[in-house]
Amino acid sequence: MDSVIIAEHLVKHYGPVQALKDVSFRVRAGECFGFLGHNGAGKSTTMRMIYGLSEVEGGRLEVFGREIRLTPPGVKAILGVVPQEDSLDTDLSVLENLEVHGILFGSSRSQARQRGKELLTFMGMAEKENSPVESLSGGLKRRLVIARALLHRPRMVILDEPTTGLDPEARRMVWQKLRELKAQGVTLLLTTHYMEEAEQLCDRLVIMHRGEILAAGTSAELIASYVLPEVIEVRAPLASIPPGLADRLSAAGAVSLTVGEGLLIYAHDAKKLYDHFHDWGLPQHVCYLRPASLEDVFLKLTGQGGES
Ligand SMILES: Nc1ncnc2c1ncn2[C@@H]1O[C@H](COP(=O)(O)OP(=O)(O)OP(=O)(O)O)[C@@H](O)[C@H]1O
Repeated sequence: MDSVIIAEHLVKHYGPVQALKDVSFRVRAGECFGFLGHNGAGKSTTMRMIYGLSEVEGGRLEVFGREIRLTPPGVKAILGVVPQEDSLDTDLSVLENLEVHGILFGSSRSQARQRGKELLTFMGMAEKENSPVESLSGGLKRRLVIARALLHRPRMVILDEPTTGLDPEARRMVWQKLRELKAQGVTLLLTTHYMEEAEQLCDRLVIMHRGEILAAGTSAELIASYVLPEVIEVRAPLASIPPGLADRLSAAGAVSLTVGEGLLIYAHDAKKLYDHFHDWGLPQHVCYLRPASLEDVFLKLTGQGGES
């Protein structure tokens, strides 16, 4: 399959801070490709390089067949960008925001108005066209910014944390629209620190941490490669866990991680281990056997839980 982005050994410093250390990945046409990582992982820096706000300091970056150091205008025209900050014009109405942006991209006022109306309908907010931007909820503002990024019919849309700060319902609405866009053949590139968002939307993803890519693949591939299929979650204060448990777990070849108010236990035969818990003094009602998730992979690789 065609790669629309080829990144090889990207490096970036901000003064003494190394924001990217040898970052390589490829994005295929028509897929949703995700960058999952905590704050400061280097996700936005990578996005900004792709859309031309940050110069490629070291390595090689090819976007739609053009090798670039600073994204040229020809490439920018086929990218739609949804930045982290909404940057909407609060003096204008919803439709006027789209009109002004469309005109900046070279459309006439009537073309921009018509395309703006089409996109408001697509985003499920046609009835808001005359509303002042300030009156919109966070979720509607996000949908307007996505509509704005689509005005010039880009082949790829880059979304930097598209649902951060939205409530679960607004987040699901944005996800639905992103799925519809992908179904239309638009390539999506997104950054997120929400595990569920990455699992729900991304065909393939990379886990970034402190400027490095720690793992890449589909969610299922990452789970199969990095963690065992089943996990035991113990939801109980550490003080209430029987003192001999750690030794018993390690004798059984299990690995346990302390997470908040509890433990995560990874073992080859988790079910068998779980059946022993009662005899070992751990009440079964605080123990849950569940399939491994992307969160477990993230935790194992970064040593820190993400948000779900
Ligand atoms: N303009 C800048 N000047 C100085 N340091 C920067 C700048 N932009 C990013 N950094 C640093 O580079 C590193 C990577 O930041 P980046 O914003 O790419 O991470 P991120 O994964 O997108 O995080 P976030 O989720 O907070 O946006 C961080 O240590 C950050 O503090």
